[in-house]
Amino acid sequence: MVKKMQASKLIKCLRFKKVLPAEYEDFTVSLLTQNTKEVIENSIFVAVKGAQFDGHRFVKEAIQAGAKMIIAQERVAIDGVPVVYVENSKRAMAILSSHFYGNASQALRVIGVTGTNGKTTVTHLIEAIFRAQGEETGLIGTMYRKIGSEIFPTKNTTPDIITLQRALNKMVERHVSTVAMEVSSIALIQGRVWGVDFDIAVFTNLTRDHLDYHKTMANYEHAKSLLFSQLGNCYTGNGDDKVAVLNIDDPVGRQFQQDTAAHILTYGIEQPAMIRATDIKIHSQGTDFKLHVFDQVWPIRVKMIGRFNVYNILAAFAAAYAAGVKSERIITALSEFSGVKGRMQLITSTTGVSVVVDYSHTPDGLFQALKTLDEVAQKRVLCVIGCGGDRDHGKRPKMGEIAVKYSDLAIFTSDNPRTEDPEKIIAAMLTGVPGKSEVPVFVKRRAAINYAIKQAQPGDVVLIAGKGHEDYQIIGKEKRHFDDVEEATKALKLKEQADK
Ligand SMILES: CC(=O)N[C@H]1[C@@H](OP(=O)(O)OP(=O)(O)OC[C@H]2O[C@@H](n3ccc(=O)[nH]c3=O)[C@H](O)[C@@H]2O)O[C@H](CO)[C@@H](O)[C@@H]1O[C@H](C)C(=O)N[C@@H](C)C(=O)N[C@H](CCC(=O)O)C(=O)O
Ligand SMILES: Nc1ncnc2c1ncn2[C@@H]1O[C@H](COP(=O)(O)OP(=O)(O)OP(=O)(O)O)[C@@H](O)[C@H]1O
Ligand SMILES: N[C@H](CCC[C@H](N)C(=O)O)C(=O)O
Ligand SMILES: [Mg+2]
Repeated sequence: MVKKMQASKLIKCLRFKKVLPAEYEDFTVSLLTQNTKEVIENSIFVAVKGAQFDGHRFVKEAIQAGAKMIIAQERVAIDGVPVVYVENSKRAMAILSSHFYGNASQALRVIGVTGTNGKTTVTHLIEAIFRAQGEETGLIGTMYRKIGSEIFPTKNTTPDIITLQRALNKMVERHVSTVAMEVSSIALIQGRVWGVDFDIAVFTNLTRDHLDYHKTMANYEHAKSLLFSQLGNCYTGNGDDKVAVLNIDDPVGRQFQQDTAAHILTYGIEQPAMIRATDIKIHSQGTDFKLHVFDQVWPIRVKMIGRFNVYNILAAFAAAYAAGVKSERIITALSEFSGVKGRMQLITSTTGVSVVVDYSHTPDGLFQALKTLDEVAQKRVLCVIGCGGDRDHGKRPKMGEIAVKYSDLAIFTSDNPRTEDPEKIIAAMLTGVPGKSEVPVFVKRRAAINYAIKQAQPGDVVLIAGKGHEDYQIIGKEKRHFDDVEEATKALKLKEQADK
């Protein structure tokens, strides 16, 4: 619950500010928002400079809608409503919303997960472990926000500061004790998690993505490092100090050991990590391996396939271990976990052809998915792949190359073209492919899926990559219903009928 608070009392948390006019009529704050569309009577509107719009230009609109106070970092020409001038309105928003929503993160065990790939998977694994301990859990990530089993839609993987603080506040209200949260590099650099008191921070891996935004891998790595450098810097000695969980097979994970003052729990397969997997055996129904936790060893069988998923399991194990859950209990929960929607999701059929829908939309994700399927497929691996528009252009030739190199037949198509010309995106993918004229191309994703499934023979696996759980396709500015699982199921049914 949000406590009723007087505006004058709330803004006390901002240390360096100038309020103009200094004298104003106080009021009980009904809402704190950065979006004019949300403003109600007695709101405080925070003017934020965004990539597309400048909130300072919407101040008059906010006042008309009922805002009684404005927080701004630049001069705004208005009368009658006090303006609180600050150095940076996003930072002010983080400080204000943390106070307004009761510093909710301090009452929760917040586990943040960052890295290029595996965040959604690891957060779901962590959620499953804590639920199995009988705890009420919260989850914040790409697919949705969740409180217990209740699902809320989301726009971003890591929400904006106010949405996030509101969500954490609601979680406290609903008696959540542990929150598993994806923390994107873009959110870290934009300060969306300022004020969130993480208890455990997990690093999965760093490979190419989002260079449209970060421009260089060094900037991208720096953004990720913030989760670890911002992790608490004092030691209570009560067994609840902050912990950084790091994949030390990745050189970036090794680097992050220098960036944090927190306790460190390492995991990996190749390096002598504290939590380690050996003797990995991948089969069509799952993966077996030996789990080493310091000097103890357990054989473990999970239902998820792939060496990359062993990393995800190790990351989730380490996070729960850091929180004090007993190893045996974590292992039981992990063994029962059946996977995340749209991540290596298997669709079988009586034709002998299997389809796997996977959210691999980065070069490394695609490589991992194809390598895994190559190990379990009885015969060929076919791959339907496209690349997203208005996203990192440099991924395109690399993903084209990987698709052709590591599958028996790659079919190029569209992902979410957004405002770009889908044919140009495919042409960019083809520049990474030697002998590109041999690659079948279908601009329409449905046609590509149908073609792949028609071409497939018993024993073959068709990987439909890139869109995973998404139930839409964004073409131009329009979001149309499109679901890879639905499309594959229909195409498999047609194949079954044709076989009769
Ligand atoms: C490029 C980018 O990151 N944009 C994010 C950013 O928006 P922005 O800076 O463009 O904001 P803006 O639209 O210019 O608006 C500026 C201000 O004016 C206000 N405004 C605007 C219009 C109006 O009529 N009234 C009004 O008050 C807005 O509320 C805002 O406060 O801040 C918004 C609020 O935090 C985000 O929702 C938005 O994410 C957009 C939708 C997006 O697509 N972001 C992607 C790139 C992203 O963040 N991805 C990551 C990683 C995904 C992953 O790897 O899983 C993520 O965490 O989602
Ligand atoms: N540990 C991993 N290493 C490499 N690839 C992975 C790993 N885990 C998952 N993947 C691949 O990346 C895809 C996306 O996985 P997941 O959704 O868990 O990652 P994410 O980090 O949340 O991605 P996003 O940034 O898009 O939200 C999977 O479908 C799989 O192909
Ligand atoms: N979080 C990622 C998801 C990409 C998914 C893919 N289907 C695409 O649209 O490019 C992004 O927004 O860049
Ligand atoms: Mg995700």
